Amino acid sequence: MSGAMTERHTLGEDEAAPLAGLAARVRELIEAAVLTDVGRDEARAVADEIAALTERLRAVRRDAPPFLVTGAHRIDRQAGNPVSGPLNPVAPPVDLDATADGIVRGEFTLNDVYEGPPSYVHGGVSAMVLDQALGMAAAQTGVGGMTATLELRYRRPTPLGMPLTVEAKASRVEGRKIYASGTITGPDGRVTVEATAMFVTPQNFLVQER
Ligand SMILES: CCCCCCCC(=O)SCCNC(=O)CCNC(=O)[C@H](O)C(C)(C)COP(=O)(O)OP(=O)(O)OC[C@H]1O[C@@H](n2cnc3c(N)ncnc32)[C@H](O)[C@@H]1OP(=O)(O)O
Repeated sequence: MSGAMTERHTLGEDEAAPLAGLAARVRELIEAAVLTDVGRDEARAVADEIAALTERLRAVRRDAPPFLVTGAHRIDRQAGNPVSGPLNPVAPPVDLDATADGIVRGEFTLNDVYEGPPSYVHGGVSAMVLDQALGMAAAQTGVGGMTATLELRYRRPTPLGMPLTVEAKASRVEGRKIYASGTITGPDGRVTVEATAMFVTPQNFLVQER
């Protein structure tokens, strides 16, 4: 189990690249597992091989997911983040960037692994993507916060297998409260999901910043 106070290793680009490659292969594996029709014996045989591979990876294990170096092109440092983390096979991943005026934007495509209603994106997955994008937009104001409220309006179904855009921006800061809003847009340019959120900066974040 990873704890907030666990010391995190920061990966250099050379260290991160092969691990991101590993996550990309596992992402393919997850989709293959969801869609496969190989039959019972082959499924059991592959499961045994995967169990052996899992043990190889567990042989040397960190206490918590590592961080990445941030910079002009990386605004998030959590390598294992479930939305944007390149090392997390569960993450699509959504590659989020921020403009100088604080707009956080990312393009992504969700495959069948993220299906909710048949052929459309699961609403919880859209919420997760928006929570992350709005949270990062909130952090662009200076100090970030924890999601206190997140309100979604699902305007129309979000398609699987097509390029989507997420965009978010902080609208105002009131003391420790940061308000942000954002959207997911489909390939036709129409908004599928709208979100507003309020993030609260915990007191201990402010202490750490000093
Ligand atoms: C760059 C990184 C991007 C990350 C994106 C992803 C973010 C996440 O998913 S975070 C995980 C989900 N969120 C959580 O787990 C949060 C759990 N909650 C908490 O930790 C705390 O309740 C927290 C930090 C939100 C507020 O705690 P605390 O600092 O003690 O707040 P507190 O002092 O009681 O309240 C401060 C103000 O916020 C208000 N407030 C606090 N929580 C809420 C809430 N849930 N709803 C509405 N208002 C709230 C209070 O009413 C108070 O307002 P006022 O100053 O006007 O009286």
